[in-house]
Amino acid sequence: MTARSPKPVLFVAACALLDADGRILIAKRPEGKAMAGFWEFPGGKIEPGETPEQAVVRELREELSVEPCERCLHPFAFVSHPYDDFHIVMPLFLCRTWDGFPHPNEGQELAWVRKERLRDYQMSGADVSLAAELRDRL
Ligand SMILES: Nc1nc2c([nH]c(=O)n2[C@H]2C[C@H](O)[C@@H](COP(=O)(O)OP(=O)(O)OP(=O)(O)O)O2)c(=O)[nH]1
Ligand SMILES: [Mg+2]
Repeated sequence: MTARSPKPVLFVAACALLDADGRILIAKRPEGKAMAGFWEFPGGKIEPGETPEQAVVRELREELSVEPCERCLHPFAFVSHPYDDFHIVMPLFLCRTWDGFPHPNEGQELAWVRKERLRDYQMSGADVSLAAELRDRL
């Protein structure tokens, strides 16, 4: 029998919005939040009773005033990554269609980035492999 992980497991859902030129929207985590200064895919923690898709729709609305339709969210990859104090499990969805214009509602810096340039932006440990997957498979 294997020992249980002493760290909490955090379920997060994130989304890569893709524009017509194939650029990806990333956001810089603002001061005061965990992992401030790191670039990420917009999203957040999955609340009890929510599907990952519902969490993405809610988070994009809260963080960016963007409305993706749930069926426009395409599962792309997931990570299961150990941080020092928790373990994150995070699916990444792709979305090419949404209503609204992304607005940084939490003071976060936003950037539309070509997949080849993602490595120029410092991302958190869990996101590095997702950025590589986007580079290789998009
Ligand atoms: N949204 C998002 N979170 C990520 C990514 N990579 C990564 O390690 N994380 C971590 C950072 C946080 O510890 C956690 C998600 O938290 P969050 O701060 O976005 O959650 P939230 O939007 O629900 O924010 P809050 O209400 O708790 O402040 O997952 C990513 O690409 N996107
Ligand atoms: Mg968030």
